[in-house]
Amino acid sequence: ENALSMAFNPHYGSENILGQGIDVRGLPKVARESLKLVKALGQGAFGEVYQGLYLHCNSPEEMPVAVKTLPEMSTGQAEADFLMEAAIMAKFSHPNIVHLIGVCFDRHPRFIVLELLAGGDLKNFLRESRPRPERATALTMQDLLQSSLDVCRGCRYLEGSPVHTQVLPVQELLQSSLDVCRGCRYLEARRFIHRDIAARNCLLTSRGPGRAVKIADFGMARDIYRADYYKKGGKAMLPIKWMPPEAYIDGLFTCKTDVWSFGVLMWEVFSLGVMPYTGCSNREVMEMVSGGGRLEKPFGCPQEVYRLMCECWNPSPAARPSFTAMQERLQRFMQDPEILSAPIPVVRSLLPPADVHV
Ligand SMILES: C[C@@H](Oc1cc(-c2cccc(S(C)(=O)=O)c2)cnc1N)c1cc(F)ccc1N1NC=CN1
Repeated sequence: ENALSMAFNPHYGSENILGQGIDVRGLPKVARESLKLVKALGQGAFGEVYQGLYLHCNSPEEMPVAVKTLPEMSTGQAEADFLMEAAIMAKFSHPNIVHLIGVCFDRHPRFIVLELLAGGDLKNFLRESRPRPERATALTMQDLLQSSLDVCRGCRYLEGSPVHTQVLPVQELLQSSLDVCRGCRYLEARRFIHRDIAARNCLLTSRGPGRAVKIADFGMARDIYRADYYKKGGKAMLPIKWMPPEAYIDGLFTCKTDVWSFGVLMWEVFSLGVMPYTGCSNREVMEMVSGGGRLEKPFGCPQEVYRLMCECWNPSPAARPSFTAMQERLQRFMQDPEILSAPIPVVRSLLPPADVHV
């Protein structure tokens, strides 16, 4: 990123400064007339999300895409949020992070065009893949480990990617090479914190065996940058069940915040999409977790896998494993016959959600 193009933004909190004055000109453009909206996929944070087709100028066939729309009557704030989310996604390039194809901001309604991940979101996939009495689950322990590994790889990339630089005002940087060296001292590459790693924010390329999982929603990181999640109603809007105590008590967010959330995502995966702390309110979860309470081992989850989740929930952030370390352990689990052969149990209380028509 051309550091000079990013003005320092003396924004509250330091982890997610992307530098104000995000240069929209830098975002890839999609010609509106080459987009066709096919069907609604559901309600996003702003407006409807559609499945669509994008006829790219230099390719014969149409590309399936997901299109996030911003309603015409949106406030300037919503517009800025929408833009910021696109700017965040545009910075990343990784097989386990959703790809931003481009934006249509020439007029209303505004569009963000993303690659279409035809398997839908991870939470629904897990719930709909639960074993039925007449059909053992199509999922194997390897599938659950692979899904966890995919998200872990995406998180490791985010953890390692410097997404913001603090820059000195231009005149200082241009003053002299010496000053530039001094300025460089301020070019501090920090790490990107997602803040909302959860199965609902991950999508699958397909439902079949070759599926891959990608992190596909950056709404929380965007809100923190815009600092409007406070305005949006504090704790009520926060994913408390995925957050460590130091985050919801002290507002302390580091990469180890995402490690805690990743542990909860693994719990979601190995419990096949159960809501964590079922039946508990956010307030009860905060009290229980701060007091040392933790999610129990999902039925049928191998002990070693549960141990890894628990390490993510260490009360001391520094003691939690890094995504690099977790990737290596998950890869080893995938080579362990003992773990791979563990069956995915049919848990009667876990039968597919009633709304899934057989
Ligand atoms: C913005 C939206 O992005 C997408 C949704 C689906 C997608 C979502 C659901 C179902 C299908 S499908 C199986 O009908 O193709 C595809 C596929 N690809 C996307 N890039 C999204 C990203 C997430 F990280 C989580 C949920 C959603 N949404 N938004 C509205 C519904 N889900």
